[in-house]
Amino acid sequence: MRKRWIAVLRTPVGLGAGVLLLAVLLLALFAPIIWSHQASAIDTEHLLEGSSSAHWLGTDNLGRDIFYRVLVASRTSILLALAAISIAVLTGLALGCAPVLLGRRAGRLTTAVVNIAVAFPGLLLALFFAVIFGVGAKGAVLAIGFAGAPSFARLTQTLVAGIAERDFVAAARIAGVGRFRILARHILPNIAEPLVVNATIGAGGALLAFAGLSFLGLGVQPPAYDWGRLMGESLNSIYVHPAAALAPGVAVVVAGLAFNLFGEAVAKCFGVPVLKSFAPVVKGAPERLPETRPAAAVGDDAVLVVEDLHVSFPGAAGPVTPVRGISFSISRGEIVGVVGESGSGKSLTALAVAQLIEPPGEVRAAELSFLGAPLLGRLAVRSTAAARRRLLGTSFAMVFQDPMTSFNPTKRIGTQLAEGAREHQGLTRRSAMARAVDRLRAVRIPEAERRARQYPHEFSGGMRQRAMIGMGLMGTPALIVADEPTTALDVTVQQQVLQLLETIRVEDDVAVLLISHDITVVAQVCDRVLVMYAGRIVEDLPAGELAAGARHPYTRALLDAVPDLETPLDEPLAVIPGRPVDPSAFPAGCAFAARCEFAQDQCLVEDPALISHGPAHQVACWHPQGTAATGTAAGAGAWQARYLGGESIKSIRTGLR
Ligand SMILES: Nc1ncnc2c1ncn2[C@@H]1O[C@H](COP(=O)(O)OP(=O)(O)OP(=O)(O)O)[C@@H](O)[C@H]1O
Repeated sequence: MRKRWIAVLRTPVGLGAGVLLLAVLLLALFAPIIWSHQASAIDTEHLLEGSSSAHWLGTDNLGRDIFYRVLVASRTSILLALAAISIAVLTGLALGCAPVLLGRRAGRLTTAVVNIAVAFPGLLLALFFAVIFGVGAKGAVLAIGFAGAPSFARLTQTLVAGIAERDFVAAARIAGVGRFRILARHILPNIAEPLVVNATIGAGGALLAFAGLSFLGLGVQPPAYDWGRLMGESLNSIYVHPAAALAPGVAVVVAGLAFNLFGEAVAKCFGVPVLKSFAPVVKGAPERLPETRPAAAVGDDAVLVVEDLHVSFPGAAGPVTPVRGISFSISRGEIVGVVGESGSGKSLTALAVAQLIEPPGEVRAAELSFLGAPLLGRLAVRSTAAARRRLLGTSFAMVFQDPMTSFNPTKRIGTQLAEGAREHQGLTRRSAMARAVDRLRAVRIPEAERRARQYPHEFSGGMRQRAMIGMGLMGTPALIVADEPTTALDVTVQQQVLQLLETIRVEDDVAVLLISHDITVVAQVCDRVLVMYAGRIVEDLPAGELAAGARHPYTRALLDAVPDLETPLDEPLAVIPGRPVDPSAFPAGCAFAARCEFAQDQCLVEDPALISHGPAHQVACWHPQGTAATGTAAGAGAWQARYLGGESIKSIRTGLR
């Protein structure tokens, strides 16, 4: 942080504006103390005089020295501008954070109000409020403050939306941390910097606006005076006595520039974001019939039961449904892998299970229950909602893909681990911290006590990922959902994280839902594999059967596309031809048909259901491979041979991710 401030002062603009701003603030502080007597001394013998050695900028209609009055007016002008900008920032902050605090409907209403208010020119709003709050300094401060609030509200909304999507906020929500606490501890510290910088820039604008209102007679009233008031008083004699009117104007410009330029220089060096419009909504797609399948074998030890899960988002041409009716269950101590190309709906499935799909996204399911408790549906009783939060906070853990964004960068690792335990287990700060250290030890973080006091950036990627798993172990988790937990890690660290998950599963009988685009990772550590394509499960089989027993052409294509040490280096790598389907335009029939070698007419018109093809093995395909009718699994290797000679060959990484 210190380094960045030094960097600001190293730039010519930053240094110049910094010095200027300091001078303006010192002037505001000391000028009334030193020169108020000279500024208010009436001299009837020298009324409305021009510049002279005694009065550098001349005198006003009571013979008072204009130069001293301009100096003394600095305090009122700057204090009132700072008061106005404070009101603007605080009101904007309250409005901008409303969507996080008030929930969907009230949040939308606030956003609509802010959007309408932003559309009005600031000056018009200021004049409107000035009339409402009345003539005088207080009214003008309120008017300028409220007129500036919409743009700060919009800025806050944008910043909050950016932070609220980060993994560490999701982690806090999964840990059951309340909305106010998430806002205070995780969101506000991360948006404070851009807000302060923008407030500094805004102070320049407020100064100008205040001078304008005082000039019009709506701001500071006599005998008090600020720069705007001095300009107004000198206006009548501007042709005979221009310095008296210009001097307060120049003061406004110089002080405004000092705030603006300094804010800009800081913004540039700190990389503070500028206002962006919200991302456009994805194109819509027609709603499709839900896929049905026999419910997964649900035993008494089922930790998670998902039945006919849909996730949809509003689109321009109707709702888009990237997850279309998937069903599965996970038992205690079971590791279930989910594989599929990018966009197949793996992450959305995990997010839906973790209750992290935000409106306007919508989650529907015939059943979505965790440890027997339903996760969907409105809860009328407050205590039931709290119980659900507590259940998720203590028994559910999520590990995200990017260990860099999984933790709040402004908080120590130990504090972040302890947060959920204090909230749900009622632990004191000290015992929550002791448990955090113990959990860090459990996930093999060396020198756990010292490490708990460190910030996320002081951890390596692998350590952060293990600490994230440690956070899940603060309670007594029954399920860990790991969304591509090793994608951002190198192979050695990847192995350590997978081993850790396996150890936790064995020792604590924890179920794991492991999402990965890497079918080899899944085959290595999972008991069962769900293969997803275009928002559906197309094959559900024991991991041990993957290599020889996979029947869906898509699963086989994924397997064939994995290079091994025997893959000829002088030949192009195998890829799955074509592209994954756009969720806004799922075709009729089997979604994989266009890329499938075995597709026939029926595949193009009828969508196959996921049906049993042996014990614990289900396939959604009209022509599953490895049966008598379609040839053996080895026959699918011919498919690879065919495409190895194909034209549009891409790397396996781009094909699968
Ligand atoms: N908030 C959203 N609004 C609209 N569409 C979305 C949203 N989030 C995801 N999608 C779409 O849903 C589809 C599935 O996304 P998802 O993130 O689940 O894919 P994935 O299989 O996890 O892929 P990856 O491996 O790249 O993470 C994608 O086409 C994606 O564009």
